[in-house]
Amino acid sequence: MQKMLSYVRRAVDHYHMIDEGDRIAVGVSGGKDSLALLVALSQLSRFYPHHFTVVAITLEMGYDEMDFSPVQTLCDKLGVEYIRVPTQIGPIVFDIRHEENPCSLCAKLRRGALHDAARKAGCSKVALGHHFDDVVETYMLSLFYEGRISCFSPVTYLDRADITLIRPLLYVPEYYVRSFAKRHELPIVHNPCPADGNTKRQEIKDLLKSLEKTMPGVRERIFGAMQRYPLDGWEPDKTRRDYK
Ligand SMILES: Nc1ncnc2c1ncn2[C@@H]1O[C@H](COP(=O)(O)OP(=O)(O)OP(=O)(O)O)[C@@H](O)[C@H]1O
Repeated sequence: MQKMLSYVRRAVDHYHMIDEGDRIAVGVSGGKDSLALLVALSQLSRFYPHHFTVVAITLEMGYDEMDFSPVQTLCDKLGVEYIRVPTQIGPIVFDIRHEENPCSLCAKLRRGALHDAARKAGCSKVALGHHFDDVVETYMLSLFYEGRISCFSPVTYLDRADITLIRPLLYVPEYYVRSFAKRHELPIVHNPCPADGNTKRQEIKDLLKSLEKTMPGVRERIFGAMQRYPLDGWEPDKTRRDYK
């Protein structure tokens, strides 16, 4: 737990993610990343100098087989309020709209619904479970497939929704999230989504894995370049003691 908290605390400090009195909605999909984020933020709230509250929000996607009751049990254990919002996003995307690009419509609908639910719950911030590997892969995806140097930011203020998105796991490598989820027996909810997943992302994942064999540390250097360049929103607060 200490290592996870130190990764998260560094990211939170470097990018000023949390202010005194914040009420933060953690978007919990039931996957390993957002469950790990939920546990880490709720633990951090016990000793972080700025007082903040965590609320967990799950958008139920309209699949009956997804059982979130073990997540409710986890929230009870953590002392975190848990809000489940029933939606029909899954059936809308696959059965009604027959989308050519279902993942992009699904992500858009989820974003809108999550921001609405957070506002309704009195939260002005939404925490998402993007980790270190998501960052590097997203950066490479836009470079290789769109010819752009870009990535989502650690902190994004959305003025139309009046919500600030934060990504406290951005220093946590995926292998560590996986082992954390296993060690803490996080109640991962199987997602029956029929989409094949993002094949381009998988290609980039495979490419980075093979580059890592001949160029150890390549992911860290790519991530470091985003901070040193810096990409819009990626310059960390270098006055923090633990900045390296
Ligand atoms: N159904 C949902 N309800 C609430 N939050 C969600 C939902 N789906 C996604 N999110 C939030 O958006 C983030 C990014 O979504 P994405 O689908 O890329 O997740 P992921 O990388 O598979 O992560 P996870 O392992 O948490 O599912 C998630 O980490 C989570 O914080």
